[in-house]
Amino acid sequence: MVGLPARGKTYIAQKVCRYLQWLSISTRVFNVGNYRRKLHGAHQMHSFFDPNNEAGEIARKEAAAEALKDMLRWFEDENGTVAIFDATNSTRDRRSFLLDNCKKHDILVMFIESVCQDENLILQNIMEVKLSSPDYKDMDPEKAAEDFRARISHYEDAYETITESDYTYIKLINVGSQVVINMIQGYLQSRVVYYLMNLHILPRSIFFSRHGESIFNLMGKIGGDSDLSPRGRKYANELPKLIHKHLGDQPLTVWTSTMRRTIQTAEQLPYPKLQWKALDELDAGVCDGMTYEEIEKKYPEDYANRDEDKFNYRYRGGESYRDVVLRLEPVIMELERQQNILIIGHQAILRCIYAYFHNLPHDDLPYIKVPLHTIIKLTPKAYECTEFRYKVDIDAVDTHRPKPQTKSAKHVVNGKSSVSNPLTNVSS
Ligand SMILES: O=P(O)(O)OC[C@H]1O[C@@](CO)(OP(=O)(O)O)[C@@H](O)[C@@H]1O
Repeated sequence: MVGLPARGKTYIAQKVCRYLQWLSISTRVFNVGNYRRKLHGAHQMHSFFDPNNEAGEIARKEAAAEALKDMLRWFEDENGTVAIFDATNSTRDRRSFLLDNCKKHDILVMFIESVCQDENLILQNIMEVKLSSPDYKDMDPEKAAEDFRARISHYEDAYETITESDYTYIKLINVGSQVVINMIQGYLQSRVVYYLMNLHILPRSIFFSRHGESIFNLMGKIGGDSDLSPRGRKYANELPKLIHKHLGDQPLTVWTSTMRRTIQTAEQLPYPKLQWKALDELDAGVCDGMTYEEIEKKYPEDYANRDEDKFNYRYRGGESYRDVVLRLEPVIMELERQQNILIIGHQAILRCIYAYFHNLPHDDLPYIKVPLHTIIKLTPKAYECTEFRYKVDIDAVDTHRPKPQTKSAKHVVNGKSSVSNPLTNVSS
């Protein structure tokens, strides 16, 4: 990362990290600020960042060197693929130090610079993020803001925007309203560039709903392309009122799959609609149209394998959750570009998209609770997503199958053995 303080570098770093991890690319952020706090204490006032303060300069370089050492170790020992070095790296000197060290270890470097001239945005960032940082814990907010501005101005004194013509870089100016790219090479770098070009920070919400209960849901059958059950149709009729209640008169676009049950659920909604083939339910291959009991009887080995590693298990002639994540990548990219969206989807599909927004691990992803007849509203914030769930008072079957009990998941609470469910806290 490159840029003055309060330009959203950490926000960008974490978004890119989440996106790549979701795509199964091992990625980690190395935040030099954390190393500085660990080595030199949390409460450094602005004079520490003055380029004329020699001791401060040495201490900051030390923190960067320590973070770099850890980063190189991570590449080496843990087989890391993408490290995001989150610091200001705002001088040519610091950038060439990084580049030289990475080159020695055959690591390709892409600089991501965030330039922001919008004073209001910078101020908003200072108020929302910086004042709650450990640097300013227990400090009067006005004094803290003043100190932070002084810190920025020290950096401004030494700041050199990236112009090194032989470096690979992307420069995002005013949150992507202008983008400059230089020497981008290869698939991964272009994916990241494309992703960064699609980011925006306008307020918006993403609504998820599964289709109304289907005839197959009622029969306990998976897959297929059945119609809604009478209760499912009732849910579809209620949906316009409910969405309006939680969205008001704001614009909205509705995305469905190409399957009958999601299209029927969206029918009454008075918004523009788009059908995505990529949103079709996980393909259960030879098991399509069967109940879980039938699968267990006919394909006991497959059934056990799926329980063993549900994220990676691929149905014969069908898909795995891992496959689904990959086919949903364009949906995520488009979601990043859009404002209010309602996705009427399927159990497996919504789990994958939900996991992206909440940064949930792949092992937990296939067990996320996305019940029928429930609207989930996600509102992305700087470093998290807030979530509300609205359960609609129309009965439906429960299609969630809990994670099979394993020895390691068992623990003892108050002397009684219980099973930990890592997902109960995401289904409040
Ligand atoms: O991965 P699991 O937990 O089996 O959940 C996915 C299943 O959910 C179902 C319902 O059981 O989704 P849907 O309601 O959209 O039809 C199946 O079609 C699909 O195979």
